[in-house]
Formats: sequence, C-alpha cells, structure tokens
Amino acid sequence: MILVFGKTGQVAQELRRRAPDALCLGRDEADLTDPQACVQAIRTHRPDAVINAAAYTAVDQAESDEDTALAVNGVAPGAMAGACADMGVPLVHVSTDYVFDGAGETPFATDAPTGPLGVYGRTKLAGEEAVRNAGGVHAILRTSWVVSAHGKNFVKTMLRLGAERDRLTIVADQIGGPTPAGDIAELCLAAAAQLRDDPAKSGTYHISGGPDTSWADFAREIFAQAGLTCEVADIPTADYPTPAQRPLNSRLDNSATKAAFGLDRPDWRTGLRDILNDLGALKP
Ligand SMILES: NC(=O)C1=CN([C@@H]2O[C@H](COP(=O)(O)OP(=O)(O)OC[C@H]3O[C@@H](n4cnc5c(N)ncnc54)[C@H](OP(=O)(O)O)[C@@H]3O)[C@@H](O)[C@H]2O)C=CC1
Ligand SMILES: Cc1cn([C@H]2C[C@H](O)[C@@H](COP(=O)(O)OP(=O)(O)O[C@H]3O[C@@H](C)C(=O)[C@@H](O)[C@H]3O)O2)c(=O)[nH]c1=O
Ligand SMILES: [Mg+2]
Repeated sequence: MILVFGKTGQVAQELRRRAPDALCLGRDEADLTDPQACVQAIRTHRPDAVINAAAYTAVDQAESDEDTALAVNGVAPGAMAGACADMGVPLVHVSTDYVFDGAGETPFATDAPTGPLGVYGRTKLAGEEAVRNAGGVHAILRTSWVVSAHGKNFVKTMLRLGAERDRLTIVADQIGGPTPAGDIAELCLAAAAQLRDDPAKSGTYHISGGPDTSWADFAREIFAQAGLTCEVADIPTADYPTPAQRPLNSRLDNSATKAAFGLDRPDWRTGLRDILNDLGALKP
C-alpha cells in the first residue's frame, strides 16, 4: 500500500485518480506542523512506499509566516524520511524550482548549486536536505509551475481574470516549464514502485513541462485554447511587485528523469488541453 501525505492538493488529487488504493491523508489525519503525527502515521499504516505531496505553497504568504512554512516544508519531510528509513520504505518527496536563484538562461541540472530567493524556496530546500540526511531510499522530485483542474493555480486564475477583463499585464521575463499535476503524479508512482526494486535510483530528479515559456506566453496559450478574448501585455518582473522575489530562470534539466525512469518531459500544451477539458473550458 502507498501512503500519501496530502489529499486536497493538486498533485494529491491526481495521485488519487491514478492510484485509487493509495491511502491519502488530509490535514485532519496528519498535520505537517506536527512532525510526530507524520512519523506515527507511517508507523501505524506500515506502507510499502510513502509519497509526500503536501506543502506550504503560498509563496508570498510564506514571507510573513516563516515558522509555519519551515515546519511544513522543512521539518515534516525530515521526520517522514526518518520514519521511512527506520522501516526500510522508500520516500518520494516533491520539491520546487524555487530552490534555485534563477540566474542565467540554461536549465538547472539536478546537482546545480541552489540559492533560494525567498522563504518558500528556503524552507523547501531545508526539506530536501532533511530527506537526504535521513539516509533512507528516496526520490526528491523538483517540479515547477504546477497546473491542474483542482485547487489554486495559474490556469484557473487566468480563466477567471480573462473572463472579467479585456486586458491583463503579465510578467514576461520569468521563464520556466508549466507542469500538469497528472504528469507529476505519474512520476511519483513510477519512482515509488522502482525505488523498491532498485534503491540505487535514490536521488534528485527534475520534471517540468516543455517547451519552456514565459508566464505571459503561457497566459496567451490558455486564452487561445479556452477561446477567451483577452489581450496580454508583456511586463518585466519589476512592474509586478510581490512580497516574495521569484526566480527569472526556472528552466529545469529533465534528463536524469528520462535516464532513470524512462519518462519524457511532458508537453504542457497537451496537458493544458486536458485540464481545460476537465474544467469544461476548452474552446469548442
Ligand atoms: N503549486 C505549484 O506551482 C508548485 C508546487 N510544487 C510542489 O509540489 C508539491 C505539491 O504541490 P501542489 O499539489 O500544487 O500543492 P497545493 O497547494 O495544491 O496543495 C498543498 C497541499 O498541502 C496540504 N497542506 C498544507 N499545509 C498542511 C499541513 N500543515 N498539514 C497537512 N497538509 C497540509 C494542503 O492541505 P489543505 O487543503 O488542508 O490546505 C494541500 O492538500 C509541493 O511539494 C509543492 O511544494 C513545486 C513547484 C510548483
Ligand atoms: C495574476 C497575475 C500573475 N502574474 C505573475 C506573478 C507571477 O510571477 C506569475 C505566476 O503567478 P503565481 O501566483 O501562480 O505564482 P507562484 O504562486 O509564485 O507560482 C509558484 O508557486 C510555487 C508553489 C512554486 O513552487 C513555483 O514553481 C511556482 O509555480 O504570474 C502577473 O504578471 N500578472 C497577473 O495578473
Ligand atoms: Mg500560487
């Protein structure tokens, strides 16, 4: 049996869709601000593998709520990893492009130096380090710009704003790969299954949808596929001030994922079609 931390999140919901027998724990069953609750859940359920799909993902809010973000993103994953290592069970942990500083224009390799720009990225990096330091079999899957038909994400925000307004200003100098949550869920399940037979696959991997794009061009494709008429004007990051600084370069090198798990970089334009279709928002 696979134990999943997370129930209502984007990746968690796609895991439930693909693995109906997995046991998915919501906040009421395992609160990640309580590391001992995470350990206890793993000891009680004795799973064959654990996937952590829960996190504090409110990037701007984290700037003024560092204690909670660190507990959820930094400490809880370490507690899970310790319990998994004790029991000889693999842990799949989801992380983020925001562990990088966003310098340059080349895709970040899995072993590229990290340098988070804000609290969210810093706490996610602490979680990665805690998972590695626990010494058990694990896969840290870094992804970026997650989108799905569930929860809060850029696609749903654009559908809402695009219907209300005839013009939006969107940052065009942050470049990355929008990633459908379904593709992340698929990699989580592949990694969980393969780590059991091949612990040598332990390590850090990247999954991001291709081709790399800007938020502005991503918005244009959302409006085109949804048949919404809304002009998108390019702006620099400097013209969209937010509490948290975001990386300009979010490109991730996915080659280690292909080599270890045989999964190609997903095409986000196809994933976007499926998401809009799920939402009943695809242009007829
Ligand atoms: N969203 C994105 O754009 C990106 C996400 N990631 C990473 O991908 C993973 C999945 O993200 P995604 O599916 O988008 O996340 P969501 O924001 O959609 O969901 C987060 C989940 O974490 C749960 N959660 C938050 N705090 C706690 C807590 N204290 N105790 C228990 N559960 C908690 C939430 O529960 P509740 O519903 O109760 O709040 C929710 O189910 C995370 O590791 C994230 O860091 C990486 C790159 C981009
Ligand atoms: C709504 C809106 C956003 N933007 C910009 C702000 C931001 O740079 C970009 C995307 O907005 P979001 O609020 O989705 O950004 P954000 O929540 O920071 O997205 C990040 O979430 C975390 C959890 C991650 O791990 C990252 O990979 C990334 O997906 O679009 C505009 O320029 N104009 C707008 O009207
Ligand atoms: Mg967001």
